[in-house]
Amino acid sequence: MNQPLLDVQSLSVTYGGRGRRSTSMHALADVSFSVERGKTLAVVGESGSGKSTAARAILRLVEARGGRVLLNGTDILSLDRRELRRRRRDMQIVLQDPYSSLDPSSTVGDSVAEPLRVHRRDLDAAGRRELVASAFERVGLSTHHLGRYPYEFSGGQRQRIAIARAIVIEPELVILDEAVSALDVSTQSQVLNLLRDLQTDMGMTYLFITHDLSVVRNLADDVVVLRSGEIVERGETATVYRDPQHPYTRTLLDAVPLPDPQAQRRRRAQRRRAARGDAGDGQDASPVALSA
Ligand SMILES: Nc1ncnc2c1ncn2[C@@H]1O[C@H](COP(=O)(O)OP(=O)(O)OP(=O)(O)O)[C@@H](O)[C@H]1O
Repeated sequence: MNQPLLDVQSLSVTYGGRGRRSTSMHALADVSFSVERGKTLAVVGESGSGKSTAARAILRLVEARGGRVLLNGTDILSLDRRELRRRRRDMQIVLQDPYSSLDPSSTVGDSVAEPLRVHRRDLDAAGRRELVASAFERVGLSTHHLGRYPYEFSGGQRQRIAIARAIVIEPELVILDEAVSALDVSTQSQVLNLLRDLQTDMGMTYLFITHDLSVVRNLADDVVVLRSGEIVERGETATVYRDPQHPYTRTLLDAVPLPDPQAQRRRRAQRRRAARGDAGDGQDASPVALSA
């Protein structure tokens, strides 16, 4: 088997607990998962389940209490500051709110050029301009807009700009932390299509963090389900959708609204039959349509 690009082993993170009176909180407990190059792993769970903590620990934005984070075989958690700065280039993150990554007082062209200024010191201004323009085109935006400011764009366009900023240095791994959660359904599907195209064209590897199982159905190869900092279920996306094993996963799936109430009823009946181990008449063996 190929070595995974990202291999997270027994990752644990505890918040607090330093002072004599403060209590500690285990945000992640012994969490392990891996992603192969060019694939997408979805990490799903409700708010507070530890998804963002996992992302922050992988990027070393919070300190892990234990575990290993192997990127291409190198343990990110054991790197010294200098090595870490160098390896940060290989891991980029796109957040739910692009305002957090786009400086409102900088033009979007300057914001997208920022990672190049930090990590590609070999480039001159013309070289940077060329790569920024190409990243802009890749995400479907006109290069005429490079001199504009974030407030001049819609939410979907801002998210495209944040994606351009993440991919401009061609990282090995892109972490998408609720990256489409703030968008309306049709913009969401456009951005998901864009992510899929970028993966096909550039061989991108994604760690896709979301509370909403419906958005990863057609994008993720595999899913891990986090609850209170622990993995309760994992598997190929289609299998988890068709036949979730853990009651928590079933609850998450049932929370995904279906446009058609009849389909919603059929889905509940299907889950009840699956829970009883009843294969039914075979008509329900196919995955239910969870996304619009
Ligand atoms: N800096 C922090 N200090 C203390 N506790 C924290 C901190 N950050 C997160 N937590 C706690 O850790 C747990 C996991 O939080 P985390 O943000 O990772 O969850 P999440 O699944 O990403 O949820 P959300 O989508 O709402 O951000 C929660 O109980 C949260 O309150």
